[in-house]
Amino acid sequence: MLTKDNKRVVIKIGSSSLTSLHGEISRRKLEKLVDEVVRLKDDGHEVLLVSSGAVAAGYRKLGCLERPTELPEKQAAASIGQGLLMESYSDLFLSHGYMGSQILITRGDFSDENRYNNARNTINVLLERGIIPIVNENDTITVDRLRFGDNDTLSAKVAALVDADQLIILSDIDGLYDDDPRKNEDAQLLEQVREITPEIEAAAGDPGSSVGTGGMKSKIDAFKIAMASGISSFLGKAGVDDIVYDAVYHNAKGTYFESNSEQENLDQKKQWIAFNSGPEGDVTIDARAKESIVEMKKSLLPMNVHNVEGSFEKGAVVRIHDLEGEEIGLGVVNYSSKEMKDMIGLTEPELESYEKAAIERKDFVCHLEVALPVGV
Ligand SMILES: Nc1ncnc2c1ncn2[C@@H]1O[C@H](COP(=O)(O)OP(=O)(O)O)[C@@H](O)[C@H]1O
Ligand SMILES: N[C@@H](CCC(=O)OP(=O)(O)O)C(=O)O
Repeated sequence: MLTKDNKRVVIKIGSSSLTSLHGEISRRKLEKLVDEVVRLKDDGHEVLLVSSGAVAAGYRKLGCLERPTELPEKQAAASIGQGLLMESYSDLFLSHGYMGSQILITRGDFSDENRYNNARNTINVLLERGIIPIVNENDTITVDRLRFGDNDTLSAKVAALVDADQLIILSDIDGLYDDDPRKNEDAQLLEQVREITPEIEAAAGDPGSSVGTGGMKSKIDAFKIAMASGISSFLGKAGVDDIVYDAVYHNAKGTYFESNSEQENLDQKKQWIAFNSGPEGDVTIDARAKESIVEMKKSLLPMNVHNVEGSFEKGAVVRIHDLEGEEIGLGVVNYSSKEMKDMIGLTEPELESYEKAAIERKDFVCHLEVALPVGV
């Protein structure tokens, strides 16, 4: 059981921070990370690692001279590298008296609400029993269009899943700068970020190394997810002495992202709708319905459904648009697409058989209330 001084911390470490220049896993870098995790565990914190490095650790053993770009080769490399990575983590944690466990996740595991809840229950058991779950994307079997693709957003989704207190992302740079430091040598480190502004988004560039995949853009998406879920985050440079340990105690150099306390944090159900569900259709509503659902926080009634596109069942998540086509949010439908198409244009007496709202307000996430990263 956590005391009030102990935190549940999710730490994400990228490929470039775990491997040597030749792309092999660097035992020294792993040892350094493990030592810090062990200190946090000794202090009573719960720690979950999201570790990249499977492809980077495996591609040379597959016989490739450079990190492969074709999906089947990347997947084959991950199949070799993931095992090596876990072996090293397990040995190192065991030598300190701690147990690591492997969790491989695909996007499909999170878009299905039952599997999402199941993952939470499993990880909670591990954390509560003192184990250190080590999460990576299940690279070997995931087809391209169903991939998270980068572990930055995966780490934020995992942090939200387990209701973490802090997300620490380690990279090859010592924090977020107000401009891409590779292009602007006068770029300044931002020590505290309370809101991801359009300027911050514009300043975030692609990956800095040949082994990384996410770049600063995917890290910004990750911090948005964490902020909307009420989780504080930190971005700092992997390998700096005590960086992880100090970040937990707010003593490390880097960028701290604090969630906006005035903004309502998404509950678990809304987090799933917003970040994981994968919308299956589109519903258009008129101006009065928009005012009612967005400003008056009412449910969407069957009489306000203007148009329906796609094929979905009751319980699916859909995008909701206004008459101008602007997406205003995401919501869970109480009817199938066929039933919703049938209700369009019916009079009030004819709609009486539809007793439930089309979308309950509690199952609606409004883009005005939470700035959602697009398409993650
Ligand atoms: N605004 C920015 N602030 C900091 N780094 C940035 C920014 N824009 C682009 N970058 C680049 O993003 C890189 C970090 O992303 P990435 O290479 O994916 O790291 P990792 O492999 O650690 O996940 C940095 O090395 C830096 O060159
Ligand atoms: N899942 C992949 C890593 C994907 C990824 O996001 O890598 P990185 O940009 O280094 O954090 C792997 O283990 O190789």
